[in-house]
Amino acid sequence: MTAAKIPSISGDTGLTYLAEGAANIVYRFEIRHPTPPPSQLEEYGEGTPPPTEIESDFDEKGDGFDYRAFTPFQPLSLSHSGITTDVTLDKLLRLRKGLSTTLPVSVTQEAWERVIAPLFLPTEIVQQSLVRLESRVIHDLNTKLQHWEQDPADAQNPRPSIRRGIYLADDEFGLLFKPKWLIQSPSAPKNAVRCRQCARFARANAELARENESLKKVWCPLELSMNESRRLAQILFPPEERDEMFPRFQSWLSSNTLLPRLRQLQKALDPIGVLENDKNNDMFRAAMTLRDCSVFVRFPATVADDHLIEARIGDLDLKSPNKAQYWKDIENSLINGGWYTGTEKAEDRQPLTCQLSPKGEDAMRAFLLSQS
Ligand SMILES: O=P(O)(O)O[C@@H]1[C@@H](OP(=O)(O)O)[C@H](OP(=O)(O)O)[C@H](O)[C@H](OP(=O)(O)O)[C@H]1OP(=O)(O)O
Ligand SMILES: Nc1ncnc2c1ncn2[C@@H]1O[C@H](COP(=O)(O)OP(=O)(O)OP(=O)(O)O)[C@@H](O)[C@H]1O
Repeated sequence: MTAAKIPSISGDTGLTYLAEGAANIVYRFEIRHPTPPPSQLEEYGEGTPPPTEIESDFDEKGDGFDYRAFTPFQPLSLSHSGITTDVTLDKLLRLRKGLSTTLPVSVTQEAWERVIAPLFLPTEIVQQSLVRLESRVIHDLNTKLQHWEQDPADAQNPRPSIRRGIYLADDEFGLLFKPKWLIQSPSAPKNAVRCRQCARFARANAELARENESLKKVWCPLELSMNESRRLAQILFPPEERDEMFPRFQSWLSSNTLLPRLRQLQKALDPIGVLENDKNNDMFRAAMTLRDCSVFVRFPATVADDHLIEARIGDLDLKSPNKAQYWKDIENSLINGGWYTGTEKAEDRQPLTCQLSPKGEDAMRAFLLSQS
């Protein structure tokens, strides 16, 4: 997109913190009529830094504007509030954090358009484009974040969880989850009894157990390939919604084409694995992006309209090459710590609940764990 076509957001545009992940903070435009509350969030994931500073991607031409990716799934029914801006307000604003593992948005947007978007139909992914921000927008938002950190009681919104968000208008139900690694890591041991994500869960839970903290609820991404949604659904839906939403989610899962496409791409784009692959290979980094993307599912108000369910993939910024060492370190620790093979140290032992785990062995493990 040329600079002339990039819409701009002026300094007096009202922006409200909605949610954040490890690399980005998402804002919505302020509107007159209240929208549903933002994500009910439990805690940051281990890789998510606090909302300290947003990076300023100053335009080299020095025209006083920042260039920003401008996302979204259009999850909110926004009515126009007369804000001074020339962007459509049924969008969200996604700003990157100032981390060595994030790239300038002009770079990620170019990579998104060149590498990621051509892999999907336009209706399969959250559309995003650049906007220009007056430079004081970032300054003002960083000041607000600093105040929030200093005085959390001032916070209007709870802190984010990246697993589930209520982000739809009242009459619809929205779901957000990360499908993670839908097939086994190519560099996992051949005798693995856990997939990459289950190995990651097991390692994380062993650490939490050592610190006497509550464990993460686990589910296996390979279950999605088998159209088995129960464990994931239990995490995603609160108890009062389960009776209605389980069958609807299951039905969507059995018929959707998005996850099979994601799985196929994860496989095709990285047949080698993180230990050997070249960090400068765009396809490899696209595979890593697709192993950490989010899926948004928008359910209509009633089951009768479920043929209108909309599902899109978002968070598709091409990963930075600076993450390559992290990927190798994690993979080596999963291999060497016995997390893939279920041979972790006895004191760290975790249940074997992966689709790759031998049936029956989990019950034996549970028994042994209860005796230890
Ligand atoms: O390594 P993983 O699989 O744990 O994934 C990381 C995510 O952890 P998760 O297991 O989804 O909670 C992690 O998410 P959280 O910090 O846990 O919210 C990030 O998404 C991280 O990517 P980046 O640093 O933002 O580029 C993710 O890193 P990569 O996808 O680059 O590996
Ligand atoms: N299109 C959207 N509609 C609704 N909510 C959204 C949308 N995009 C992002 N969010 C919310 O903002 C949060 C952070 O966004 P995003 O996943 O893009 O950040 P990230 O830093 O790239 O994440 P990660 O931790 O996976 O790297 C999401 O978990 C979700 O709650």
